[in-house]
Amino acid sequence: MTKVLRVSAVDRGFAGRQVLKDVSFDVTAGRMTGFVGANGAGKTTTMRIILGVLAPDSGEVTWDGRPLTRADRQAFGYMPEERGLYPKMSVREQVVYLGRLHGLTAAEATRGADDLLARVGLTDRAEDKLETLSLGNQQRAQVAAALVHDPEVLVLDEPFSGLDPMAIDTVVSVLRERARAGASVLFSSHQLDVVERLCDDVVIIADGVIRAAGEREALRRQYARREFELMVDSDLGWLRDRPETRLTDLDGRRAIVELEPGADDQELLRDALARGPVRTFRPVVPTLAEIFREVTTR
Ligand SMILES: Nc1ncnc2c1ncn2[C@@H]1O[C@H](COP(=O)(O)OP(=O)(O)OP(=O)(O)O)[C@@H](O)[C@H]1O
Repeated sequence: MTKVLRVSAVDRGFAGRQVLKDVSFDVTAGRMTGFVGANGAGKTTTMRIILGVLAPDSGEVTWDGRPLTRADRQAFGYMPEERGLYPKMSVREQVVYLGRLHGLTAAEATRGADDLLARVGLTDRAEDKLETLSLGNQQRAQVAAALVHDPEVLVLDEPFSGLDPMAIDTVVSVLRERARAGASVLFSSHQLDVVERLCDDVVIIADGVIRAAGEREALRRQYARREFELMVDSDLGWLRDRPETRLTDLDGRRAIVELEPGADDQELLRDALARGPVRTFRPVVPTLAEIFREVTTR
């Protein structure tokens, strides 16, 4: 059976203000779960509760069907919001050190560190002190540090913030590889384009409430309107007068139309074909940013 990290009905407040309200979602082994929300929505608080740094007021976090133990949590790979590597240590030293803390032998930790530093493009900086690295390179070192012991569960708070597009791709490929090998990966981000590219599952939080959660593609289908893109060789002005059809966008030979519930999309296609060749006819799938806007503003 696939293992699941499950956040169940978690509530948490600070000084009488509730910041997490009945938060529930799953992080499934072998999948990348993107956790998205605006500043202050509750992502870090949720991750801290998963990691056991904070206790929930009520609710629980389970792993493979049972409450998380301290040993489970110690085996997790994590990247806290406040980061926390040692500025005076060399990059290599600290990744090896963290590997040793997680029970690797010196040889395993060294091999793991060298491997990861190569993957994230830091081999040339391995002997330099962390404090001499740019913020983006420090971030890459953080990723290596979180992964060195090959954890089964990864909890990463904003692992892409401050990374340039090339570095994002590098980190994305390392994380994907871990997920493919069976790890459960939960990462928060406010970069919706990155989450869209990377995640299998999405959890959207706003004001401490989960607004949508599930498989990315299922959410896209769920939030799809009956919108279609149509491209033809001649002017599409006739769409203005077509019944059951609302024009969202018209640019000569290309249009986005929304059909009323029950209206037949194939009939629209036939109408278009009757007027000449049709070059494109496809449903418009909402982007994660559109879904995010819809669920967080309602
Ligand atoms: N220790 C604390 N004491 C009081 N309030 C807190 C504490 N930690 C978090 N909060 C509040 O809880 C809310 C959620 O914060 P949290 O850091 O979880 O959000 P976030 O989604 O991670 O935001 P960001 O993207 O800005 O990091 C915020 O309103 C924050 O001010």
